[in-house]
Amino acid sequence: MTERHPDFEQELDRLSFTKAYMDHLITSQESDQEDLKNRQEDTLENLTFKDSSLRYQEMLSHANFMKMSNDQLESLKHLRNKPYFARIDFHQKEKPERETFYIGKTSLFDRETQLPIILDWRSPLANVYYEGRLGEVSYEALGERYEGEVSLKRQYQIEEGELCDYRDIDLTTKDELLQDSLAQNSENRITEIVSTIQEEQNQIIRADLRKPIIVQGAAGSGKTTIALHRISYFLYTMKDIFHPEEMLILAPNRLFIHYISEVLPELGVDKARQTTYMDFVQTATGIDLPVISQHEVLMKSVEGSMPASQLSYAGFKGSKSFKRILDRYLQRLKKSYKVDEDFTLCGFRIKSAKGINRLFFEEYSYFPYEVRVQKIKAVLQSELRRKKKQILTKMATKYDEALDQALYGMKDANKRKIRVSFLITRKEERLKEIKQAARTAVSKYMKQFPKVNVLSFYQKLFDETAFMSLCPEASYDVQMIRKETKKAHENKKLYAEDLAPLLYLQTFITGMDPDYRAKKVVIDEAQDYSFMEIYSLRKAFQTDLFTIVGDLAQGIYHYRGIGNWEMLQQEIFPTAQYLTLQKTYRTTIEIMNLANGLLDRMPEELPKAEPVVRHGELPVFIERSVNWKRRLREQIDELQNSGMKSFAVVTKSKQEANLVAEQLKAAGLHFETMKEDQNELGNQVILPAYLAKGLEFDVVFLYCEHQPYEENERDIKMLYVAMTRALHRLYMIGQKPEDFLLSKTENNLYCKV
Ligand SMILES: Nc1ncnc2c1ncn2[C@@H]1O[C@H](COP(=O)(O)OP(=O)(O)OP(=O)(O)O)[C@@H](O)[C@H]1O
Repeated sequence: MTERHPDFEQELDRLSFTKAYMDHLITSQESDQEDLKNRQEDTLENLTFKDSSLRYQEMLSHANFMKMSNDQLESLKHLRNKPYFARIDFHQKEKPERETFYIGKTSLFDRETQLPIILDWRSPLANVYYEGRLGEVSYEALGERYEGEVSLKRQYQIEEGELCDYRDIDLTTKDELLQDSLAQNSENRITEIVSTIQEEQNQIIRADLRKPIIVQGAAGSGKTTIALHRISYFLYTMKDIFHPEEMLILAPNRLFIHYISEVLPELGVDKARQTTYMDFVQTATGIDLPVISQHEVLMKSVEGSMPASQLSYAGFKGSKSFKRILDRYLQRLKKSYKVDEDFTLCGFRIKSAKGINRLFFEEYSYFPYEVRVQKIKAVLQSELRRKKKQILTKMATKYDEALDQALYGMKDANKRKIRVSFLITRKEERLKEIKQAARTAVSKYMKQFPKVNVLSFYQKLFDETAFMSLCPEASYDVQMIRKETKKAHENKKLYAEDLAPLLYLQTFITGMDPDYRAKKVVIDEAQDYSFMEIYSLRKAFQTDLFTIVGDLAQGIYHYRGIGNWEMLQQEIFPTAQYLTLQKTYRTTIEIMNLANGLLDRMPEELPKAEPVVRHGELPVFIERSVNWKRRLREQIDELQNSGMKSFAVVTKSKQEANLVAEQLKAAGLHFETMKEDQNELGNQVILPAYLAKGLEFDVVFLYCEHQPYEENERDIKMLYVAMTRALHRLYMIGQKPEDFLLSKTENNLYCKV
């Protein structure tokens, strides 16, 4: 403890002052709220049905204000438990003396002096805390550069509003602080990193917000955490332009969304939309056919119930080659919007076909086809309205002139009478005719434009004639893909790989409903996305503001996912900044050494994780002998006694997960089997490796019974994912070490019990 530190009393005073100030704010906010509530009740009482909408508006704005201050109040109360986590002493060059700034999760200003009591961690000056060392520093704010000297960086441990400890950061203690945080169990991890964000991570959070970034980060290097902090930083910095609802976070599954949802309110980004690619496309396109997910396909391939060739089918539909076919198909559709006939009204030309085509193919070329059609319709309607009057006047004048001629030019009274009456009747008929035709002219004309339903348009692509005419060079495999897809469509099913093309076609044909548009997109586990999936998102949102994070070593959907980041940079985001995270914060050196060994088995070189210095126990191999369940129970008891909270049994397949679930249940061990759409993550769970992606547990038990890991890309990566989920301990339960690809060379990397 630091009780004897010379600044201790001063620090206690500072904390008391901050809390007292917060208490004062809380009390005054509460009384403001009471006032507002009373005013609201008064308004409501005196409201009658005769009241103007102004009174209702007044009520509404009271309600909104109450909600706002209620949110502020809650956040203030929450903040009071830990008002700040760090301090910097900074002497800015132009200023006469050194200033002290306390850094917390949100800022707090003295209402009278407007001076900061707490500085937000996302503020420009707080960057100095994360970046560089003590001494000369500089930072930028609102385009200005400030220079100065940092003489102190101090970190606080405050719990329930009480100061427990603090330490000054220099080169040696920086790691100590991080290690303290990493040694904690999984319960407190992800939410509390704001005080220990590392320099390489800070660079990603604060990388140019106007550019896309692609981050290759090793397992446990903080990709998810950092991506979320980047959104928080983005919203803070651009709060006047962007709103949380305009952010889209794409996660691998619902379980993962639940897992990250805890951290979002802390970062002020809970209103950002969080979904999976599959859910997003289904909602945005309104297509609700059942989808055969990539996870299902992976499991079938693991369980051996699907020929390996089918995996390559999925790869094709996610590829650039398939995009070319779609582009040709769209070109064909686009051509079908060309009109040959002029738009006329009773023989009068309102707009020429050439003019209409010019609108569609040139002037409106930035809009989706259907939007162009609607715009053309509006133009025709207004042209018609305008020209109808002229036509009616012209027509009336023509008949009036003829009448004049008849009246004054015809000498024979009888003939004149007949002619005049004919002209009057004809005039009326013609005018009526024109008025009637005008009512339906536009809608009749519009009928010649194609009516396109995105889903059926896509499905028709797989008709043999259509497909072969677009892709005459199709190989045998590609033809098989066509047949396979057609079969699924006939059975009213879609493959996951059909979703990106559907979104892509929708973008060109109807465009995206504004309700689903996003201005900034975060993609986690991006290595599992196909080219088409990312490309379709980029096209649909028409924005470059993407934060893409992933790890190629965890690309378990190798048959469809991105094989390298350069391709993404070259083909989709040419302005993207590429950054890497190599250090892993999740797991121990011992576990990481074993996991990294797996990557040596891969033919290509994969980025390895460098563990930050944190030692733990060697991973343990437990032979699945008669009494393994008893040993497991004893092990769990022991681990729980030593403070471990979350346990996961991770298997290679779903089948194996169900199998071990039954065995554990029979043995009286309570583990819950996790499903893809589950919203809760318990403390003792069983799940296949693909579902464990992105998650972490204090203790991981890898389990193999019928499906040992094999020496191939898919299995090596799955095993790597499974191993790197452990924060503190890793156990492998199987028949023999080889089930986990452990050969003699790895003997020193694990132990047997
Ligand atoms: N700077 C940090 N200080 C403290 N803890 C950190 C820091 N960075 C990351 N961590 C912790 O490391 C763990 C891994 O982080 P995260 O899940 O974001 O990594 P990831 O790269 O997305 O992992 P993976 O790809 O394996 O799913 C989390 O428990 C997180 O809280």
